[in-house]
Amino acid sequence: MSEPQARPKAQIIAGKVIAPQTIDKVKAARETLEAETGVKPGLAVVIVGEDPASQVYVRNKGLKAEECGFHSETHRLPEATSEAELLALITRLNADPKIHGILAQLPLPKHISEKAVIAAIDPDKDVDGLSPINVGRLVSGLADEALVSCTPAGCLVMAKSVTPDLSGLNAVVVGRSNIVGKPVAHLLLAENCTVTIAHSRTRDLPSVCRSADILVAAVGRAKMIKGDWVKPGATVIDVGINRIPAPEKGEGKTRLVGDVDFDEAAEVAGAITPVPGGVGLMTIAMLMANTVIAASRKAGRPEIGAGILKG
Ligand SMILES: NC(=O)C1=CN([C@@H]2O[C@H](COP(=O)(O)OP(=O)(O)OC[C@H]3O[C@@H](n4cnc5c(N)ncnc54)[C@H](OP(=O)(O)O)[C@@H]3O)[C@@H](O)[C@H]2O)C=CC1
Ligand SMILES: Nc1nc(=O)c2c([nH]1)NC[C@@H]1CN(c3ccc(C(=O)N[C@@H](CCC(=O)O)C(=O)O)cc3)C=[N+]21
Ligand SMILES: [Mg+2]
Repeated sequence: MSEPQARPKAQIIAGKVIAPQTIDKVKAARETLEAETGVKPGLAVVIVGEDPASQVYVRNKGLKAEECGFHSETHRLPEATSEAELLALITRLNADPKIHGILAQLPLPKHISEKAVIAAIDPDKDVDGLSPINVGRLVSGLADEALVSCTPAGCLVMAKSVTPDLSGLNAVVVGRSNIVGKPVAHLLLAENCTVTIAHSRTRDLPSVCRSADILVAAVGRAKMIKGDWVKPGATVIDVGINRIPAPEKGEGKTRLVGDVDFDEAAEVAGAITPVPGGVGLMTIAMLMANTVIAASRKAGRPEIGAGILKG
């Protein structure tokens, strides 16, 4: 017999369990929308270049869209694509009535301005929630019109699965990117958390993290957040996706880890998301949700999509 595994104290917030619940609601909303309006949600994912991680994510998004019964298009463009060519594709997709959601996979090649591409996407098709209009809607509380960035929205679903009422809790977000850190901080603020945004210039990050009832890590540094940075009983949401060498799996092999030292943090936290199997799975589910939401609004039946995010 093998040694009994020490079981972590924290509850594991499993993307494998929560994401399918969202996907089931997406499928039901898609059926209602199609039955009542004849509209089939359509998602277009655009990828430029050959980055292998991006290729995997984009393939997964396309497969999930098909599983949800959407019209799904993946536009794979060569690395040498010019900004003007990419903008022309976005303009076509903006005008295409089959398409309700457009996602330009980031990062884009250096010679293309991400800001220009994101700003070119019709805000009502911007299922990534990154366009200036959607960021403005998020910040000013226009939830009924906004499309909210998928990873942050997924983080909130995961945190609320443990603590449905986040009101008054101290939330610390480590990272201030436009795609994760800033929008997740705004979502937490909208839930009445007291929010701190930490970043590379933050002094004494461990003690800032220790003040958090809800700790969101979106840094991009493998296992940076240690067990003794975590307040006992806190909810830890680990957004990081970092590939590190895994010689134990064989020469040249790698594995995924988060920004949190999971083994340490799981001894202290009340609840924690794993990597893989955590926020990443929720991100894809929220992308599908945003696509039905966008299609429902376009069809004049916003309540069909809105139901996905309510209980
Ligand atoms: N699971 C999912 O669905 C997704 C996962 N990710 C993953 O999440 C992670 C973050 O992504 P993203 O937000 O795009 O990353 P960015 O690189 O855009 O931002 C990283 C942030 O972390 C901060 N930071 C860097 N080093 C430190 C440090 N030593 N101490 C404190 N803060 C630091 C930076 O601060 P400063 O601003 O001062 O430079 C910056 O604000 C990555 O691992 C990425 O792969 C991203 C998107 C989706
Ligand atoms: N415009 C844009 N929107 C994004 O939302 C976006 C992006 N660009 N660029 C890259 C990041 C990263 N991202 C992930 C999505 C899913 C997983 C995911 O499914 N992860 C699984 C499996 C990971 C694996 O095995 O490789 C897991 O964590 O279990 C991870 C990361 C979305 N991003
Ligand atoms: Mg980035």
